[in-house]
Amino acid sequence: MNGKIIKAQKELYYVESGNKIYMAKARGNFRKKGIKPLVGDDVKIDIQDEDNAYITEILERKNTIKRPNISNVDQMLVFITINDPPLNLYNLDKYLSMCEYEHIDVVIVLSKKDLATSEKINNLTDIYQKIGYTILTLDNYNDFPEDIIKEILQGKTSAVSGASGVGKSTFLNNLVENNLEIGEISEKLKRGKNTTRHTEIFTIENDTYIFDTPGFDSFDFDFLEDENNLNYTFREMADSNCRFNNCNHINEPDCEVKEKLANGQIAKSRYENYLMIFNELKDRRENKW
Ligand SMILES: Nc1nc2c(ncn2[C@@H]2O[C@H](COP(=O)(O)OP(=O)(O)OP(=O)(O)O)[C@@H](O)[C@H]2O)c(=O)[nH]1
Ligand SMILES: [Zn+2]
Repeated sequence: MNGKIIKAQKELYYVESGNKIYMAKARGNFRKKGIKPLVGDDVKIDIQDEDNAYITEILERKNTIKRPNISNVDQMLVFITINDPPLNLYNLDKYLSMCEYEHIDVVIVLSKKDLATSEKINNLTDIYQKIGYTILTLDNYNDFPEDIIKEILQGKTSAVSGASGVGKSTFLNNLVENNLEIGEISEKLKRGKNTTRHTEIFTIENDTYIFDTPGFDSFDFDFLEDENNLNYTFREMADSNCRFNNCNHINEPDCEVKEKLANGQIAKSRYENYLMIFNELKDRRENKW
């Protein structure tokens, strides 16, 4: 039988399979290779009885994230606010770059819209929609667009990320406790909830999952080692017609990115953050820290 690990407690894994949950231990030969099952893993299990099973195989992972250590994230909901906490576009652009690199779809969630002027919201929305990102604007208390959220989550495994205080937990509570009808399975898990923090996935409906633990609040950029690959992770620069096809868009002649920057087609903030990350990566590579 195939299943998905939806919760881990030490060496015990909760595996959802065919609308049931099994408590499973690892027994496959992946253990000899030092591979540990992760929440999010799709696995093969050997069912022992109504409640118990063994994990015999971990199916190939689409990706893994380190903090928290989870796998198979299709989509990241990247939370930001304009005020409280103040917007940090550098962090946002870094997240976005990382998600491009890991092939994780992104939805930018602009939360606490009640605390921002519509002018600021529109300016921001403009920059990111223009380069193809979906931005969802919400107020967790007074404007929680359930149907749109459900549509965004449909059929995918999502995770949330963003700085402390941007409203991630409130959002997840809204989803899991009040609004969306959640499956029986999540209900069953909730009853067993204790105070220790462990990563869990909630089943919203068939094939629709969301991790309850925020991903990488403060990650470093150890996944991208060569600054010369950064240009591929900024959407508006990725397919440029520069004179050199490995153009980094910094000092090269006949650079389309710099032309677009000059005539306002590429946002100044995006380009500046690109440069900052580029220099950081270069520094790191040259000084090997
Ligand atoms: N005005 C307003 N306040 C909100 C909104 N969403 C959350 N808050 C408040 O903002 C504070 C932080 O919200 P959390 O949901 O705990 O934020 P978080 O991102 O989970 O923070 P960490 O757990 O530190 O990562 C709380 O006091 C919430 O009540 C919103 O849409 N509008
Ligand atoms: Zn260029």
